[in-house]
Amino acid sequence: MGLLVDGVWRDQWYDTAKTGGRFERSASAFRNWVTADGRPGPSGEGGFKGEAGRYHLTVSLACPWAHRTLIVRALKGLEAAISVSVVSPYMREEGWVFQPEAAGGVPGATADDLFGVERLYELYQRAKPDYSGRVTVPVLWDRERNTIVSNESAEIIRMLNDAFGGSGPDLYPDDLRSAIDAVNARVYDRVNNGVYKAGFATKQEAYEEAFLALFEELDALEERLDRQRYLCGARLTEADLRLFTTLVRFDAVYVGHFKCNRQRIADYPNLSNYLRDLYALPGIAATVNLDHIKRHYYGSHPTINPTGIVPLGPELDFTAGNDRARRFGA
Ligand SMILES: N[C@@H](CCC(=O)N[C@@H](CS)C(=O)NCC(=O)O)C(=O)O
Repeated sequence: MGLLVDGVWRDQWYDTAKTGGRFERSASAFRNWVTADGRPGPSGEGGFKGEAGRYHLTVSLACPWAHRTLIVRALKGLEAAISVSVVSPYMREEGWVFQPEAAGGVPGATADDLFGVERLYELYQRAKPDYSGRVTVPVLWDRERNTIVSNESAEIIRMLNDAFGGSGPDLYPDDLRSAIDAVNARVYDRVNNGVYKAGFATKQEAYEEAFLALFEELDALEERLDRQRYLCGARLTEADLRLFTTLVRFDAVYVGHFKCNRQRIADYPNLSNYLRDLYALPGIAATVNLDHIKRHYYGSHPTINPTGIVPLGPELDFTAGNDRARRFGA
């Protein structure tokens, strides 16, 4: 784990000393937008038109942020339009690296399809030789301009929803935008990032603060999902997919590795049924790789799990059926 400083890789763990033991996620650096006609989006520059075959996603199957982009790509039927490379689940001294199965890597990991580089930071160096900052997944790359369009998953999923003429549901419809934004803000801070704040805390107080907010929010979500099928009503939206990627990892890694152990998702009737409902959406199950997920967390954070031992359990069956359509209608 590390970062680039003026284009040079430095192996360095998160520094929580300056923030009272609290983990603070840095803002993503590449913020251009692919749009249907190539006009600029809400930030960055224009010139990135949505075209099949032009863009490439680099993801980790372990990463909940990258996972969002794979899900939206699948739901919008964009598999043929946007290619994908998958990094090794282990993120260690060199950060994310490419190690396909044929080269001794974990099944499901691929080579870099763009240039055959071995480390993700090499893509960042190609995009910006003097880049300083974290080297994160997902990365949306433009083959035409040879650069990173965006490394912010919340924005990449909006691009995939809007700019490529994909099929499938509109995941950010006009009439639900304020409801979606409100849910996203709470879920991001207290759940998606909340588990990281609990897990990466280096002071008891910081951990407890994150833990309490996380379970307060999960309790509220449990109640909300007692009244409606999806977070913003009867329609599936991006808010659901953003929550899904944390829920699907929760019992396998966040309960143990990140000490989010007041209860499991399996102990919440509505959240667990909802999780299985989303898992059953066409194309979603294929984006979930618990092997990469467990290897990544347990095998990449030596300050939390110095032995790197990956637990064998728990047994999870996301295909066990759910009551959501029966209760709320299809
Ligand atoms: N805000 C970013 C966050 C992405 C992110 O932090 N990804 C993690 C993997 S789960 C990563 O690559 N971390 C490497 C690092 O922080 O050095 C997004 O949503 O795209």
